[in-house]
Amino acid sequence: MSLIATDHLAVRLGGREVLHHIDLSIHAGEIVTIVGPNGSGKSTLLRAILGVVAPSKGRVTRQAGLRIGYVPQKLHIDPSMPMPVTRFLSLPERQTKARIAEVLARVGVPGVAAQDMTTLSGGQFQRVLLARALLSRPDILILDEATAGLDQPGTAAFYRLIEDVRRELGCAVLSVSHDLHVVMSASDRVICLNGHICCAGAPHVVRAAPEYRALFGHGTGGALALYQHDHDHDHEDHAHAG
Ligand SMILES: Nc1ncnc2c1ncn2[C@@H]1O[C@H](COP(=O)(O)OP(=O)(O)OP(=O)(O)O)[C@@H](O)[C@H]1O
Repeated sequence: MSLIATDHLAVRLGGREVLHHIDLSIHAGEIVTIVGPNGSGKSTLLRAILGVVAPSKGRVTRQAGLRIGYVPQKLHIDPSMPMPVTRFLSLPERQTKARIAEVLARVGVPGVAAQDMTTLSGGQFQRVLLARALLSRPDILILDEATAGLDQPGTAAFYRLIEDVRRELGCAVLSVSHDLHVVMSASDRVICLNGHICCAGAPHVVRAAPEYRALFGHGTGGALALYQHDHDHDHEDHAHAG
């Protein structure tokens, strides 16, 4: 039984069909990552799965009582309004101090409870968003480019944390990522999207698929080469690969 499934899902936005024929299912405990070029419909697919946009065709099925923890790419906090981390984590549902302390410690930022949201670093901010998503003890974590804006070590550390959390909670993880290197090492399954599902499967299968290569293998400054050797240095090229 899958946690979430889409059946012939299509979505129209602004008079255009931005997603069509999407059949996918996410099972308990697996890490699935959606990759695709800019404008390929990744965020729209997550929003359809979350129920924020309605399908124009097909449907999305969620397991009854499914608890979803959502980590957005960005969240605008009005800088003129005081918003301590503790209060942020108590919205919309009030949380005890102990529970807040526990979850902040879990995501590696135990000292920020009293700090204002607007004073957090990019990495701390994303960890607080993750903490909020974890408060509901989710069956599935859904992350939309949650590491955008983080540097390479920050991104790697964030995904290590996601893997630890997955192991502890046993939750599934569905994410959109532009960091192909991380995707390839950390996912059980990769879905390559371009309005429709071009190819999907285990990372090494997708990596070798002609559809994936057509999207990422040429003219992307050698993004593919990133996976074909071990390296301990950063590549600037991967930033253009999504
Ligand atoms: N509210 C909207 N109205 C009209 N068109 C939209 C709307 N939201 C998104 N689109 C269009 O739908 C397509 C898919 O957008 P989406 O944001 O899902 O892509 P994406 O793969 O997440 O892109 P990126 O990698 O740049 O974040 C794009 O062509 C976008 O312009």
